[in-house]
Amino acid sequence: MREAIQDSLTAGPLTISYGRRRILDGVTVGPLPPGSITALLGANGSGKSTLLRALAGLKAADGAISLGDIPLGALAPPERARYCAYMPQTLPPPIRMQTLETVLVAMRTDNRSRKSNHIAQALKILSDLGIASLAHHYLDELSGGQRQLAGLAQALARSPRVLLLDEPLSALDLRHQLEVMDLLRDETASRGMITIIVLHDLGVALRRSDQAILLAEGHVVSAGPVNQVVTPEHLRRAFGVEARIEISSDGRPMLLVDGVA
Ligand SMILES: Nc1ncnc2c1ncn2[C@@H]1O[C@H](COP(=O)(O)OP(=O)(O)OP(=O)(O)O)[C@@H](O)[C@H]1O
Repeated sequence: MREAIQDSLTAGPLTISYGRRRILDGVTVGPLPPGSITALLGANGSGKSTLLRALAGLKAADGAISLGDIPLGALAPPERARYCAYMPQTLPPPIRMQTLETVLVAMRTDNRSRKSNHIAQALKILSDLGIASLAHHYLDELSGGQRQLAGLAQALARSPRVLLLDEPLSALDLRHQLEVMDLLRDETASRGMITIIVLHDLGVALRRSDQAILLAEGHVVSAGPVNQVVTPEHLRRAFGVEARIEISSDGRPMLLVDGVA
């Protein structure tokens, strides 16, 4: 446990602006321990993507960002990319490159094993995501959801310690959403990753993440274990909706939204 805390991700207080406009003000993150999934929640424009990009080193932030005793915020982008993999909200561009090739390119950043091992590992990731049959298809021939899965494969292929995903389920059908969340749970636990996912589906967040950070207007409304963050009072403040948490017949929490507050 001591090791887990030492290797945790912590950030803040962070202040992040676009030009003169302050987007996030005094936001703190963590400590988020290895092996945990954190849902980053909030209404449109609340600052989720901005915070995720800052953690990835793609947006300047005032304030410290550390992984254990590694000062991530002070690392140059190529070095930081060894620790953090980031998948943006936009789908991977439909380039004329085979899916397997794009995963191999993603792997090369820090993988020292032999090329045949690379290929086996890349195929395993594609297979885990249910898209092994697309290995030799070109990205510009894939559907939107298939491209999103390919993007996820590229992020996992980097073997990051911190996995930052911006709405990774947005183009996926119901079954793929569940499969991807289950896979992320397994991979996060087995690799000891720190996974942060921007999610709009609060029900998925409630059932599949360990912790949550709820943002509103550039501030943290609540952060901690997901069942203490996703509460009627917090949802009223952050989203302006009336909601209830009920326990479903399988004994797990279920979110019901009754309407606008
Ligand atoms: N490149 C930019 N330049 C200026 N302002 C920006 C830029 N990107 C985002 N913003 C502003 O920052 C605020 C937060 O945006 P952000 O994309 O972080 O929100 P979000 O919570 O991810 O929203 P959504 O759920 O709609 O994706 C918004 O008011 C947005 O207009």
